[in-house]
Amino acid sequence: MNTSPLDFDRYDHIRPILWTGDTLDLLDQRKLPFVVEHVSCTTSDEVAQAIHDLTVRGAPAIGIAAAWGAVLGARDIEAEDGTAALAKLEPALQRLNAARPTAVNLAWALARMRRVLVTSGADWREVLAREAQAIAEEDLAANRHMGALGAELIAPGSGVMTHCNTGSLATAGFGTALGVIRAGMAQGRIGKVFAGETRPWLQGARLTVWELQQDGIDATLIADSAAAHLMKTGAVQWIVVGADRICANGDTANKIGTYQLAIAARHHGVRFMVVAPSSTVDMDTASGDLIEIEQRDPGELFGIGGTRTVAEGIQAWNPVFDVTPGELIDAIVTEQGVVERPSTASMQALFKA
Ligand SMILES: CSC[C@H]1O[C@H](OP(=O)(O)O)[C@H](O)[C@@H]1O
Repeated sequence: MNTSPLDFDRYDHIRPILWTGDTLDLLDQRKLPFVVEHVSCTTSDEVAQAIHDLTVRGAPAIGIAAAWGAVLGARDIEAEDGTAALAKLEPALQRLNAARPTAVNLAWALARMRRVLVTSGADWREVLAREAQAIAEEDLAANRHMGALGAELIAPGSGVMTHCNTGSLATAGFGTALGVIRAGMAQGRIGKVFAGETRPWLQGARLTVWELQQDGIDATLIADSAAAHLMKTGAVQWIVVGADRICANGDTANKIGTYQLAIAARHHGVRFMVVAPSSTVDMDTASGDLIEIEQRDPGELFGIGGTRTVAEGIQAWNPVFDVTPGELIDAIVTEQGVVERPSTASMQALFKA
Protein backbone atom coordinates (compact mmCIF):
# COMPACT_ATOMS: atom_id res chain seq x y z
CA MET A 1 0.00 0.00 0.00
CA ASN A 2 1.29 3.49 -0.91
CA THR A 3 1.65 5.57 2.28
CA SER A 4 3.39 8.58 0.63
CA PRO A 5 1.55 11.91 1.09
CA LEU A 6 -0.98 12.70 -1.59
CA ASP A 7 0.03 15.16 -4.33
CA PHE A 8 -3.18 17.20 -4.09
CA ASP A 9 -2.16 19.59 -6.88
CA ARG A 10 -2.65 16.82 -9.43
CA TYR A 11 -6.38 16.89 -8.63
CA ASP A 12 -6.73 20.65 -9.09
CA HIS A 13 -7.50 20.46 -12.82
CA ILE A 14 -11.19 21.29 -12.32
CA ARG A 15 -12.46 24.41 -10.53
CA PRO A 16 -16.22 24.98 -10.88
CA ILE A 17 -16.24 28.36 -9.07
CA LEU A 18 -13.85 31.20 -9.94
CA TRP A 19 -14.04 34.59 -8.11
CA THR A 20 -12.37 37.14 -10.40
CA GLY A 21 -12.66 40.00 -7.89
CA ASP A 22 -15.33 41.45 -10.12
CA THR A 23 -17.51 38.54 -11.28
CA LEU A 24 -18.27 34.98 -10.19
CA ASP A 25 -17.43 32.68 -13.08
CA LEU A 26 -19.23 29.32 -12.82
CA LEU A 27 -18.34 26.28 -14.92
CA ASP A 28 -21.65 25.44 -16.61
CA GLN A 29 -22.21 21.87 -15.41
CA ARG A 30 -25.33 21.50 -17.55
CA LYS A 31 -23.06 21.28 -20.62
CA LEU A 32 -20.28 18.99 -19.35
CA PRO A 33 -18.47 16.91 -20.36
CA PHE A 34 -18.48 17.96 -24.00
CA VAL A 35 -18.69 21.75 -23.58
CA VAL A 36 -16.40 23.41 -21.03
CA GLU A 37 -17.88 26.89 -20.67
CA HIS A 38 -18.21 29.40 -17.80
CA VAL A 39 -21.21 31.56 -16.95
CA SER A 40 -20.13 34.93 -15.57
CA CYS A 41 -22.39 36.26 -12.77
CA THR A 42 -22.31 39.94 -11.83
CA THR A 43 -25.31 40.03 -9.46
CA SER A 44 -26.58 37.93 -6.54
CA ASP A 45 -29.77 37.15 -8.46
CA GLU A 46 -27.74 35.73 -11.36
CA VAL A 47 -26.00 33.47 -8.83
CA ALA A 48 -29.37 32.41 -7.36
CA GLN A 49 -30.57 31.54 -10.87
CA ALA A 50 -27.37 29.58 -11.58
CA ILE A 51 -27.88 27.56 -8.39
CA HIS A 52 -31.53 26.89 -9.25
CA ASP A 53 -30.66 25.87 -12.83
CA LEU A 54 -27.83 23.54 -11.67
CA THR A 55 -25.30 25.58 -13.62
CA VAL A 56 -23.41 25.14 -10.36
CA ARG A 57 -24.46 22.16 -8.20
CA GLY A 58 -23.27 20.02 -5.33
CA ALA A 59 -24.07 20.87 -1.72
CA PRO A 60 -20.74 22.51 -0.74
CA ALA A 61 -20.40 24.22 -4.14
CA ILE A 62 -23.81 25.90 -3.90
CA GLY A 63 -22.91 27.17 -0.42
CA ILE A 64 -19.67 28.66 -1.74
CA ALA A 65 -21.43 30.17 -4.78
CA ALA A 66 -24.09 31.71 -2.52
CA ALA A 67 -21.42 33.25 -0.30
CA TRP A 68 -19.88 34.97 -3.34
CA GLY A 69 -23.40 35.85 -4.44
CA ALA A 70 -23.77 37.76 -1.17
CA VAL A 71 -20.57 39.66 -1.99
CA LEU A 72 -21.97 40.57 -5.41
CA GLY A 73 -25.27 41.60 -3.81
CA ALA A 74 -23.45 43.96 -1.46
CA ARG A 75 -21.69 45.74 -4.29
CA ASP A 76 -24.29 48.52 -4.74
CA ILE A 77 -25.10 48.90 -1.05
CA GLU A 78 -24.07 52.04 0.83
CA ALA A 79 -23.91 51.48 4.60
CA GLU A 80 -21.79 52.75 7.48
CA ASP A 81 -21.45 49.32 9.08
CA GLY A 82 -22.27 45.65 8.60
CA THR A 83 -25.57 45.74 10.48
CA ALA A 84 -26.88 48.52 8.25
CA ALA A 85 -25.54 46.68 5.20
CA LEU A 86 -27.28 43.45 6.21
CA ALA A 87 -30.63 45.21 6.49
CA LYS A 88 -30.30 46.25 2.83
CA LEU A 89 -28.76 42.95 1.68
CA GLU A 90 -31.27 40.63 3.38
CA PRO A 91 -33.80 40.47 0.47
CA ALA A 92 -31.01 39.29 -1.87
CA LEU A 93 -29.87 36.71 0.71
CA GLN A 94 -33.44 35.41 0.92
CA ARG A 95 -33.55 34.99 -2.86
CA LEU A 96 -30.24 33.11 -2.77
CA ASN A 97 -31.55 30.89 0.02
CA ALA A 98 -34.71 30.09 -1.96
CA ALA A 99 -32.73 28.79 -4.95
CA ARG A 100 -32.76 25.15 -3.71
CA PRO A 101 -34.27 23.72 -0.48
CA THR A 102 -32.50 20.48 0.42
CA ALA A 103 -28.75 21.06 0.77
CA VAL A 104 -28.22 22.74 4.15
CA ASN A 105 -24.89 24.19 2.94
CA LEU A 106 -26.77 27.00 1.18
CA ALA A 107 -28.46 28.29 4.35
CA TRP A 108 -25.30 27.53 6.39
CA ALA A 109 -23.12 29.71 4.14
CA LEU A 110 -25.61 32.60 4.14
CA ALA A 111 -25.87 32.41 7.94
CA ARG A 112 -22.08 32.75 8.13
CA MET A 113 -22.22 35.83 5.90
CA ARG A 114 -24.89 37.39 8.14
CA ARG A 115 -22.84 36.63 11.27
CA VAL A 116 -19.74 38.45 10.03
CA LEU A 117 -21.78 41.39 8.80
CA VAL A 118 -23.43 42.11 12.17
CA THR A 119 -20.02 42.27 13.85
CA SER A 120 -18.38 44.40 11.13
CA GLY A 121 -17.74 48.13 11.07
CA ALA A 122 -16.88 50.37 8.18
CA ASP A 123 -14.75 47.61 6.63
CA TRP A 124 -17.80 45.30 6.27
CA ARG A 125 -17.33 44.91 2.51
CA GLU A 126 -13.79 43.53 2.88
CA VAL A 127 -14.92 41.34 5.79
CA LEU A 128 -17.68 39.86 3.64
CA ALA A 129 -15.32 38.99 0.78
CA ARG A 130 -12.81 37.47 3.21
CA GLU A 131 -15.57 35.26 4.69
CA ALA A 132 -16.58 33.95 1.26
CA GLN A 133 -12.94 33.14 0.52
CA ALA A 134 -12.59 31.45 3.93
CA ILE A 135 -15.65 29.26 3.28
CA ALA A 136 -14.08 28.04 0.03
CA GLU A 137 -10.62 27.47 1.53
CA GLU A 138 -12.06 25.62 4.55
CA ASP A 139 -14.08 23.37 2.23
CA LEU A 140 -10.99 22.39 0.23
CA ALA A 141 -9.03 21.66 3.41
CA ALA A 142 -11.95 19.63 4.80
CA ASN A 143 -12.15 17.53 1.61
CA ARG A 144 -8.45 16.73 1.69
CA HIS A 145 -8.70 15.71 5.35
CA MET A 146 -11.85 13.63 4.81
CA GLY A 147 -10.13 11.86 1.92
CA ALA A 148 -7.56 10.49 4.33
CA LEU A 149 -10.08 9.67 7.08
CA GLY A 150 -12.41 7.83 4.72
CA ALA A 151 -9.70 5.96 2.81
CA GLU A 152 -8.41 4.56 6.11
CA LEU A 153 -11.70 2.67 6.54
CA ILE A 154 -11.27 0.86 3.20
CA ALA A 155 -9.32 -2.41 3.23
CA PRO A 156 -6.75 -2.83 0.43
CA GLY A 157 -8.11 -4.39 -2.74
CA SER A 158 -11.69 -3.19 -2.14
CA GLY A 159 -14.20 -2.45 -4.86
CA VAL A 160 -16.07 0.82 -4.35
CA MET A 161 -19.22 2.21 -5.92
CA THR A 162 -20.31 5.83 -5.83
CA HIS A 163 -23.45 7.73 -6.86
CA CYS A 164 -24.03 11.18 -8.35
CA ASN A 165 -21.06 13.56 -8.40
CA THR A 166 -19.21 14.50 -5.27
CA GLY A 167 -15.90 15.60 -6.77
CA SER A 168 -14.19 18.90 -7.51
CA LEU A 169 -17.27 19.93 -9.49
CA ALA A 170 -19.44 19.71 -6.37
CA THR A 171 -17.04 21.38 -3.93
CA ALA A 172 -14.11 23.78 -3.62
CA GLY A 173 -11.93 20.97 -4.93
CA PHE A 174 -10.84 17.33 -4.46
CA GLY A 175 -14.37 16.29 -3.48
CA THR A 176 -16.08 14.54 -0.60
CA ALA A 177 -16.92 10.92 -1.49
CA LEU A 178 -14.79 11.29 -4.61
CA GLY A 179 -12.00 12.63 -2.40
CA VAL A 180 -12.09 9.39 -0.42
CA ILE A 181 -11.99 7.45 -3.71
CA ARG A 182 -9.06 9.59 -4.96
CA ALA A 183 -7.14 9.05 -1.69
CA GLY A 184 -8.03 5.35 -1.60
CA MET A 185 -6.88 4.85 -5.20
CA ALA A 186 -3.61 6.72 -4.57
CA GLN A 187 -2.90 4.53 -1.53
CA GLY A 188 -3.68 1.35 -3.46
CA ARG A 189 -6.61 0.52 -1.20
CA ILE A 190 -9.20 0.55 -3.98
CA GLY A 191 -9.00 -1.97 -6.79
CA LYS A 192 -12.02 -0.92 -8.84
CA VAL A 193 -14.37 2.07 -8.91
CA PHE A 194 -17.93 1.88 -10.20
CA ALA A 195 -20.07 4.99 -10.80
CA GLY A 196 -23.83 4.97 -11.12
CA GLU A 197 -25.09 7.09 -14.04
CA THR A 198 -27.53 8.90 -11.68
CA ARG A 199 -30.61 9.60 -13.73
CA PRO A 200 -32.24 11.87 -14.60
CA TRP A 201 -29.53 14.57 -14.49
CA LEU A 202 -26.70 12.08 -15.08
CA GLN A 203 -24.20 13.57 -12.61
CA GLY A 204 -22.46 10.19 -12.53
CA ALA A 205 -22.39 9.53 -16.28
CA ARG A 206 -21.56 13.11 -17.31
CA LEU A 207 -19.47 14.36 -14.39
CA THR A 208 -18.00 11.69 -12.10
CA VAL A 209 -16.50 9.36 -14.70
CA TRP A 210 -15.21 12.44 -16.58
CA GLU A 211 -13.58 13.86 -13.43
CA LEU A 212 -11.92 10.54 -12.64
CA GLN A 213 -10.78 10.19 -16.26
CA GLN A 214 -8.97 13.55 -15.87
CA ASP A 215 -7.15 11.96 -12.90
CA GLY A 216 -6.23 8.92 -14.97
CA ILE A 217 -8.60 6.77 -12.88
CA ASP A 218 -10.67 4.29 -14.92
CA ALA A 219 -14.11 4.17 -13.40
CA THR A 220 -16.71 1.73 -14.68
CA LEU A 221 -20.08 3.34 -15.40
CA ILE A 222 -23.17 1.33 -14.55
CA ALA A 223 -26.87 1.92 -14.98
CA ASP A 224 -28.54 2.89 -11.71
CA SER A 225 -30.69 -0.24 -12.07
CA ALA A 226 -27.59 -2.48 -12.18
CA ALA A 227 -26.35 -1.52 -8.70
CA ALA A 228 -27.93 -4.32 -6.64
CA HIS A 229 -26.88 -6.91 -9.23
CA LEU A 230 -23.30 -5.56 -9.07
CA MET A 231 -23.31 -5.88 -5.26
CA LYS A 232 -24.55 -9.46 -5.59
CA THR A 233 -21.48 -10.35 -7.68
CA GLY A 234 -19.23 -9.46 -4.71
CA ALA A 235 -17.31 -6.85 -6.74
CA VAL A 236 -18.12 -4.05 -4.28
CA GLN A 237 -17.15 -3.81 -0.60
CA TRP A 238 -18.14 -0.17 -0.03
CA ILE A 239 -20.74 2.26 -1.31
CA VAL A 240 -19.26 5.76 -0.82
CA VAL A 241 -21.58 8.74 -1.35
CA GLY A 242 -21.92 12.41 -0.47
CA ALA A 243 -24.73 14.21 1.32
CA ASP A 244 -26.92 17.28 1.11
CA ARG A 245 -28.16 17.34 4.69
CA ILE A 246 -27.21 15.07 7.62
CA CYS A 247 -29.71 15.24 10.51
CA ALA A 248 -29.13 15.05 14.25
CA ASN A 249 -29.91 11.29 14.24
CA GLY A 250 -27.69 10.52 11.22
CA ASP A 251 -30.52 10.35 8.66
CA THR A 252 -29.00 11.64 5.43
CA ALA A 253 -30.53 13.35 2.41
CA ASN A 254 -28.63 12.70 -0.78
CA LYS A 255 -29.22 12.29 -4.51
CA ILE A 256 -32.28 10.22 -5.42
CA GLY A 257 -31.29 6.57 -5.62
CA THR A 258 -29.03 6.67 -2.55
CA TYR A 259 -31.65 5.12 -0.25
CA GLN A 260 -32.12 2.04 -2.45
CA LEU A 261 -28.34 1.64 -2.67
CA ALA A 262 -28.23 1.55 1.14
CA ILE A 263 -30.98 -1.06 1.32
CA ALA A 264 -29.27 -3.28 -1.27
CA ALA A 265 -25.89 -2.75 0.43
CA ARG A 266 -27.19 -3.92 3.80
CA HIS A 267 -28.79 -6.96 2.15
CA HIS A 268 -25.51 -7.90 0.43
CA GLY A 269 -23.14 -7.14 3.33
CA VAL A 270 -21.66 -4.12 1.50
CA ARG A 271 -20.63 -1.29 3.84
CA PHE A 272 -22.09 2.19 3.35
CA MET A 273 -20.09 5.41 3.84
CA VAL A 274 -21.38 8.99 3.72
CA VAL A 275 -18.69 11.65 3.26
CA ALA A 276 -19.56 15.30 3.91
CA PRO A 277 -18.06 18.37 5.59
CA SER A 278 -19.61 19.59 8.87
CA SER A 279 -21.27 22.36 6.81
CA THR A 280 -23.63 19.59 5.64
CA VAL A 281 -24.53 18.52 9.19
CA ASP A 282 -27.81 20.01 10.43
CA MET A 283 -28.13 19.28 14.15
CA ASP A 284 -31.24 21.49 14.26
CA THR A 285 -33.19 18.98 12.15
CA ALA A 286 -33.96 15.94 14.32
CA SER A 287 -34.65 13.39 11.60
CA GLY A 288 -34.86 12.85 7.86
CA ASP A 289 -38.65 13.02 7.62
CA LEU A 290 -38.33 16.75 8.38
CA ILE A 291 -36.13 17.49 5.36
CA GLU A 292 -37.72 19.30 2.40
CA ILE A 293 -37.02 17.18 -0.69
CA GLU A 294 -36.58 19.25 -3.84
CA GLN A 295 -38.93 18.37 -6.67
CA ARG A 296 -37.72 19.33 -10.13
CA ASP A 297 -39.40 19.61 -13.54
CA PRO A 298 -40.89 16.20 -14.47
CA GLY A 299 -39.71 17.01 -17.99
CA GLU A 300 -36.19 16.03 -16.87
CA LEU A 301 -37.48 12.43 -17.07
CA PHE A 302 -38.87 12.74 -20.59
CA GLY A 303 -35.63 12.57 -22.51
CA ILE A 304 -31.87 12.13 -22.47
CA GLY A 305 -29.19 14.33 -24.02
CA GLY A 306 -31.86 16.61 -25.49
CA THR A 307 -33.69 13.75 -27.25
CA ARG A 308 -37.24 13.05 -26.08
CA THR A 309 -37.79 9.38 -25.23
CA VAL A 310 -41.30 9.50 -23.71
CA ALA A 311 -44.65 9.94 -25.47
CA GLU A 312 -46.50 13.21 -24.97
CA GLY A 313 -48.99 13.45 -22.13
CA ILE A 314 -47.17 11.06 -19.77
CA GLN A 315 -47.10 11.92 -16.03
CA ALA A 316 -43.78 11.93 -14.11
CA TRP A 317 -42.61 12.35 -10.51
CA ASN A 318 -39.15 13.86 -10.08
CA PRO A 319 -37.87 14.14 -6.49
CA VAL A 320 -34.11 14.75 -6.78
CA PHE A 321 -33.17 13.60 -3.26
CA ASP A 322 -34.12 10.82 -0.88
CA VAL A 323 -33.31 10.10 2.76
CA THR A 324 -31.19 7.19 3.97
CA PRO A 325 -31.90 6.34 7.63
CA GLY A 326 -28.89 6.45 9.92
CA GLU A 327 -29.23 2.76 10.77
CA LEU A 328 -28.37 1.85 7.15
CA ILE A 329 -25.14 3.90 7.25
CA ASP A 330 -21.93 2.30 8.55
CA ALA A 331 -19.87 5.50 8.74
CA ILE A 332 -20.36 9.23 8.32
CA VAL A 333 -16.98 10.80 7.54
CA THR A 334 -16.58 14.53 8.25
CA GLU A 335 -13.50 16.70 8.71
CA GLN A 336 -14.31 16.76 12.44
CA GLY A 337 -14.16 12.99 12.67
CA VAL A 338 -15.95 9.75 11.79
CA VAL A 339 -19.33 8.72 13.22
CA GLU A 340 -19.62 4.93 13.13
CA ARG A 341 -23.17 3.54 13.19
CA PRO A 342 -24.77 7.02 13.31
CA SER A 343 -27.50 7.71 15.86
CA THR A 344 -28.63 10.74 17.83
CA ALA A 345 -26.19 9.80 20.58
CA SER A 346 -23.17 9.21 18.33
CA MET A 347 -23.90 12.36 16.31
CA GLN A 348 -24.20 14.46 19.48
CA ALA A 349 -20.93 13.03 20.76
CA LEU A 350 -19.15 14.63 17.81
CA PHE A 351 -21.24 17.68 16.92
CA LYS A 352 -22.77 18.91 20.17
CA ALA A 353 -19.75 18.42 22.34
C1 LIG B 1 -20.51 16.86 -2.47
S1 LIG B 1 -21.97 17.11 -3.38
C2 LIG B 1 -23.19 16.52 -2.32
C3 LIG B 1 -24.47 16.14 -3.06
O1 LIG B 1 -24.99 17.19 -3.92
C4 LIG B 1 -25.50 16.58 -5.12
O2 LIG B 1 -26.77 17.05 -5.51
P1 LIG B 1 -26.95 18.01 -6.83
O3 LIG B 1 -26.08 17.45 -7.92
O4 LIG B 1 -28.43 17.91 -7.13
O5 LIG B 1 -26.54 19.37 -6.36
C5 LIG B 1 -25.60 15.13 -4.78
O6 LIG B 1 -26.74 14.85 -3.99
C6 LIG B 1 -24.32 14.96 -3.99
O7 LIG B 1 -24.21 13.76 -3.33
